[in-house]
Amino acid sequence: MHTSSQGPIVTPRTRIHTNYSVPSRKKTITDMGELSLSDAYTPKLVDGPPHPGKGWTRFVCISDTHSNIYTVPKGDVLLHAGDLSSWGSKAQLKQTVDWIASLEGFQVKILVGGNHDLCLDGNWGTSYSGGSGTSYEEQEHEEAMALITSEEVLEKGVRYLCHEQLDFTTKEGRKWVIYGSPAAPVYALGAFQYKNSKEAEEIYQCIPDDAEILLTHTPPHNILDKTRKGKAAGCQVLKSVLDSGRLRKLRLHVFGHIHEAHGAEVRKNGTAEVNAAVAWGGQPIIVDLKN
Ligand SMILES: Nc1nc2c(ncn2[C@@H]2O[C@H](COP(=O)(O)O)[C@@H](O)[C@H]2O)c(=O)[nH]1
Ligand SMILES: [Mn+2]
Ligand SMILES: [Mn+2]
Repeated sequence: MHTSSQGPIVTPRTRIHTNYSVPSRKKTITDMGELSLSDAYTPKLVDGPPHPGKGWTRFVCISDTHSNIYTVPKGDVLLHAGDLSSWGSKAQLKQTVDWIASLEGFQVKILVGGNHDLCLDGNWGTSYSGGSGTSYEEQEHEEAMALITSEEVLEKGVRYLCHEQLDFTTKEGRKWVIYGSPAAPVYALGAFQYKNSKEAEEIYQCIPDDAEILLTHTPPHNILDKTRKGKAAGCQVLKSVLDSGRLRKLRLHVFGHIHEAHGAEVRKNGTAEVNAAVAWGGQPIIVDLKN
């Protein structure tokens, strides 16, 4: 396994930058109107370490932005592993979607939800309120779906995945197969959570055998999933799927959720595992994959 606390992780087909000299300041844009930094600061796109050039695709990975906006490095593909909003209202989601849509230069920007993104989970109102979701929640869900899949947002390259596959082709003609899921093991109340292994198996068996990139909200068990108290909070079923050898083409797995476990490592089989949570000070993680 290759890990790094300082410089890039380098293997023949993968280069990962977790620490690089770019400011990673955020601007809080919650609907409370609070600004954690000066109003004059405008989050922007910045140059990261040099792009490896032709024949490589640069993925910029973020997660757990929770209705804040961040400075991010330029790249070919943006991946966001969920917890888009602070607490799941459509207004909070819109702030994040507008920000992601505004980021120029990415050929595609792929998002999944997370346990905070209540308005994206059509079952949330019914799952946790005795089987009778309120009409308010149903309306929020419909409006949130309309927002995140609108023509305007699609035109800006935003693609929202909810237990689904997307095949996309870069300008260089490299087709990548990605699968995205917002799910995570149950912990307190939240969206897209499963209660047991059976539910988890039903979810993760849908990952296609030929997936090259996997975007999940939860980490796999024992990989970049340690809480501050030292608990390995990642999903055991997801880890079993990764260990099974079924996903033999998998090059990159991006997740977040456990904010304190930000970082990256490359497994013996070559798969890059990336916890891209930026909520508690982690930088966006840059992953360059040879085509
Ligand atoms: N022991 C566990 N801690 C968890 C789990 N899921 C989340 N967390 C902790 O909460 C924060 C924030 O997560 P969020 O989803 O509310 O943004 C995370 O960094 C952990 O410290 C869990 O399953 N077990
Ligand atoms: Mn989070
Ligand atoms: Mn989460």
